[in-house]
This record gives sequence, C-alpha cells and structure tokens, in this order.
Amino acid sequence: MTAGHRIIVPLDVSSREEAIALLDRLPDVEFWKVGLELFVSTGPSILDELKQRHKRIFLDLKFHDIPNTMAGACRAAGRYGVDLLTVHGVAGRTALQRALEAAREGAESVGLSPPNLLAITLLTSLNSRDLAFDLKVPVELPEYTLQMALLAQESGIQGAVCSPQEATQLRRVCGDEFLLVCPGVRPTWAEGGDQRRVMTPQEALKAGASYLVIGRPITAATDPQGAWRRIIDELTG
Ligand SMILES: O=c1ccn([C@@H]2O[C@H](COP(=O)(O)O)[C@@H](O)[C@H]2O)c(=O)[nH]1
Repeated sequence: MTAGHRIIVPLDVSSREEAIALLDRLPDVEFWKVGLELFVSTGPSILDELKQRHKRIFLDLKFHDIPNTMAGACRAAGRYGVDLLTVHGVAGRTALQRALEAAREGAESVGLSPPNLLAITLLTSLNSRDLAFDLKVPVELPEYTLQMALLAQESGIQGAVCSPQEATQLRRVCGDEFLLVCPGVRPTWAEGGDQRRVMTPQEALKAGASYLVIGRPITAATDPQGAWRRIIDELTG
C-alpha cells in the first residue's frame, strides 16, 4: 500500500457544498472519513456522493449506547456499504458483540460486504491527567487503551482507534491483522489544536498504525492539495 492509501482525511464540515468543495480540491485522496458534524448536518446522502467517486469510506459515528440500541444503529449503518465504522469500546463486551453481529446482518440484507468495526480506546483529545482526574479511571493510560483494544478484539471487533503513541504496544499485543487507525497525527509544521496525544505521520506509521487520520493540517490549510503533497513527500522522501 502506498503512503497515500494509508491516510484518511476527515470531511469535518457542516454542509454538502463544503464537503464537495474539499473532494474537488483533493482529488488524490482516496479514503475519506464522514463524522458526526457532516452526517448530522446532511444525512447519509454524502455517502452516495463518495461512492460515485469510487472513494473508500470511514463512517466515524462513534456509537456508544446499550447493546440493543448499538445493534440497531450498526444494522442500519451496515446497509450503507462503508469500509470502516466506529463504536466506543466502553460500551462493553455485550454491546460490541451485538454491534458486530448487527452490522454484518445489515450489510448482508442488502448484499454488501460488512464494514470493519473499530473500537475507540480513548479519544486522542484526552491525556493521562484527564483520564485520572476528570474521568477518575485508576489505571495508567497505556494500560487502559490496551485493555480497551483487547476487549474489542476478544469481542470479535476488527480494530481500534488509538493514538499513535499507543500503536507500538497495541500492535505487539494485538497482532498484525488487527487494524490500528490513528488520529492525533500532526506533521511538525502543523498546529496540534485540541489533540493531546500526537505523533508525526512518519512516527505513527513506524509505530505500527494501519491508517492515519489527518484532518485540519490538510483541510484547514490555505492550499489543501499542497499540504497533502507535503505530507506524502515527507513520508516517501
Ligand atoms: O480518538 C479520536 C477519534 C476520532 N477522532 C477524529 O479524527 C479526526 C481528527 O481530525 P484532526 O483535524 O486531524 O484533529 C476528527 O474527525 C475526529 O473526530 C479523533 O481526533 N480522535
């Protein structure tokens, strides 16, 4: 897989027009992420637009609810024919198992391949201090994210969303087949923003990430195509 195929760019905008403008400005991006902002703003029609353009789709809706509700949402999302779909690991074992089963049923009901499910381990906007003092989780952050990834893996989930800072450990313990999708990726020349556990694209791939999610350094740049090219050049050069 080339470097470009391993970068997922989020369409974090609030209208179809803005999303289309980004798709037009970044013709080389082949894997796009649709998250809460765009999906809640425009609904699922944007997924059809991406499919018409033969793009791969990461539907990042981060479901977190009781098992019955998670299953219902994943069954519906399974019918969209997306490649990746997120749920929160903290929803627990039963909810993860039901989510997986339901996503498969949904996809099969319309003759499509099921999405690979990814469990969020701990949002990359949180650091050790947030985990200990605000969330009151009495476990060190690397141990917590590892346990979340293992819970997901034991439940049959195909991968995890984690910070690249945890990728080395998760790759070692969860093995080569387990997908590690890493937001919290920042080139040296980009601002961190609200991300707290970050690494550069080069470091993240070296640490074992399967895919990098890189948003604002590209999409908020004055020249998004130039920023994309710069990242690819830095990864390949
Ligand atoms: O832990 C997580 C889970 C998801 N995200 C999403 O990734 C992108 C990151 O965008 P940047 O502009 O590169 O910060 C965004 O859509 C988040 O919703 C995450 O950042 N961390």
